[in-house]
Formats: sequence, C-alpha cells, structure tokens
Amino acid sequence: MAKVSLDRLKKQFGSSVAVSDFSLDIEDGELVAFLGPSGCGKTTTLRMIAGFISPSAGSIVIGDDDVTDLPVHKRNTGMVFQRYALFPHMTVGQNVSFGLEMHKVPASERDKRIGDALAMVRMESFKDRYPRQLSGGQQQRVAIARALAIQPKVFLLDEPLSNLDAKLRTEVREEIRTLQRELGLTTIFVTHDQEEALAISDRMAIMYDGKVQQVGTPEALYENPANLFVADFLGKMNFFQGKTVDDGRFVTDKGHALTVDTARPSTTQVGVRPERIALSSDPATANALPGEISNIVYLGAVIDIRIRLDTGETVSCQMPNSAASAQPSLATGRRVHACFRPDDCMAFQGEAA
Ligand SMILES: Nc1ncnc2c1ncn2[C@@H]1O[C@H](COP(=O)(O)OP(=O)(O)OP(=O)(O)O)[C@@H](O)[C@H]1O
Repeated sequence: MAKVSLDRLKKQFGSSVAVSDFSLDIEDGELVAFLGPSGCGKTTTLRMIAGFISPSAGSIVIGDDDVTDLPVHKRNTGMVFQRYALFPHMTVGQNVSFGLEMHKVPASERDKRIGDALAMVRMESFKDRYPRQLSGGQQQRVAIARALAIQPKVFLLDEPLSNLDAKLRTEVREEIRTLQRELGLTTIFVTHDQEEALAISDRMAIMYDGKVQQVGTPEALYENPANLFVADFLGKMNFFQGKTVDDGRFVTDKGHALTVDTARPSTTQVGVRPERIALSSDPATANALPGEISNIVYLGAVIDIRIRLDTGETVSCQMPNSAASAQPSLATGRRVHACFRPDDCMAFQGEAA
C-alpha cells in the first residue's frame, strides 16, 4: 500500500471552479472519507486521483511516484463506482479477469487472483453467473473484488453503497471496513452520508463549495467543528445567534443570557448538540431556557423532543429511548426548561445557514 499526497489540487470546468486548493496527506493503510453535500467536488477530486480527470493545477503523489500526469492504468488504483459498472455480457469471473488482463497479469496467475478476490467478498460460488442474476449487494461485492484483484496501491470508492437498501448498506459498509483493515488498504471513500462517513473512516475531509473545510477523526470533527458549515452539516445542532457581552457571557438576539465557556468577543453563534440538552422542571444549571414541549418524534433507539421556547425559537433535544421512558410525564404541552452546560456550548463566527 502507499501514502497519497494531494497538493493544492484544483479543477476548473470552463469558468466554474469545482475543486480548489485541496491539500491532504493520506497515510499508508488509512481510510479517509470525503464527505460533503451534492456538488461540493468530492467525485471530481476522486476522479483526479484515479486519473479520469486531469487537474487544472496541483499534484498527486502515490507512494514515491508523482502520478499527476500518468494515465489511469499506470496509477495502480482500484476504483468502485456507485453503479457497480460490471459488464453485463460477462460472467462474474470474466468481469474480475478483465481488470487483470488490462493490468497485464499473466494468464497463469489470473485464476488464482480471481478466486482469491472473490473469496475476499464471499462470492466464489457465483463465478459463472451474469450480473443480472445477482442482487445489488452481490453486484457491488463483485465490483469490489474486481477493484481489489489488481492489488491496487490505493482503493477508491465513489458512493459505493448508495444503491443499496439501508440494512445492506450497513452490512457491505462493515465488510469494506473489515477488508480494508485486514489488507491495510489505503482507501478514499466518497459519500454524502454523514453517518456512513462517521462509521467507516479513520479521518474525514469535510468539503463544501470545492474546498476542504476541516480534516480530522470523526470524533474530533463532531466534538470540535471548525466552523459553522461543519457544525451544521455533521450531526444536528441548535444554534443561538447573538453577541458576547463579556468573558463567558453571551446574549442571544432573543434576550437569553447564556454562560458559554468558549465565548470570544468575535462569537456570533453558539451551538449546542441536541443530546447535550436536558429537560428539567426545576433547573439547576447556568443555562435553562423555559418553554413547552411542542413535538415528540419517536426514532426507535432515540427520542427527538422539540421545545418551543417562550421567546419563540424551537430547540431540539434528543435522548435515548431508555431515558425517555424513565420520564413518564413526557408529553406535548408540558412546561420544561431546556438546560445545557457552559462546556457543552460551541462558539462560532458568522451567520448560520
Ligand atoms: N465534466 C464537468 N463539466 C462541468 N462541470 C462539472 C463536470 N463535472 C463536475 N462538474 C461540476 O463540478 C462541481 C463538483 O461536482 P462533483 O461531481 O465533484 O460533486 P460531488 O460532491 O461529487 O457531488 P455528488 O455528491 O452530487 O456526486 C459541480 O458543480 C458539478 O456541476
């Protein structure tokens, strides 16, 4: 496997800039997810790394080789696409063999490589079937086997799970992660699904409008988002707009005086995660905003409770199902205080989306 270094990558289509100033070092054996909303430049960046698109500026180094100007087949990357991209007229075995032939693997070695790759994804017994005789999950496993059979230095996946149903998505996601760890594969995984990115990656690069907004472990990004975009995009967040009046005191536009550990003079938004909000009829914390329960949404493991504050804003509180059932008087219309601790408040600059 190999380290991947992206240095100030840029891609311009005509006058529109799809990706700009994208720099990132991906360690040997690391799985990095590119996460961001539709159109932010994830696929364009991945395609530049694979060699399907040439960058307008910047460089791509895989291992010790600068591959920026190399064609696709000389980069030794294995790619899996959203729509499987299997050849319909070829059997599973022939599909996997095709990649090996393209990479000039001698015929004497091919059968073993095909068998090994299909075994990795538990598809050995499907070798003689055609893609139309397979389910979506099975087709995607074959696409993964085809990409891995060439023993790539870098494994690239572009929204590989988005055509699968929810249960299968989790199953194949876990299979990809297990395989990636076992083989020590340097991997880039493009997705717009935050839960998927959080679950699968060592680190994530969050993108917006062609630019990397923040890179870090799932925990670091969720607990310490660098800016309003990341805070809003990753997970849910309650925002309070206002200004800092003195050290640690933040007054919202609606007139709530909050105690916020991280408030700075430049802070214009305070964010609190829904799971950090507690409901109390007898508040004992620094930040307790009165209101009434306006809606209760049952999400299975988690209950989402909306509180309409007396000042008009709505705050979302999430609690585990077990905690909610321990609160027998949880009902719409009930008077409560939405309470949160000063160290659970995150401080940001700028306008919330
Ligand atoms: N061949 C192209 N010609 C012109 N513009 C393009 C081309 N490919 C992509 N773009 C534009 O570049 C931007 C980034 O596109 P890209 O496909 O990389 O986004 P994405 O984050 O992968 O989105 P999605 O999740 O919807 O696939 C978009 O505005 C898109 O319209």
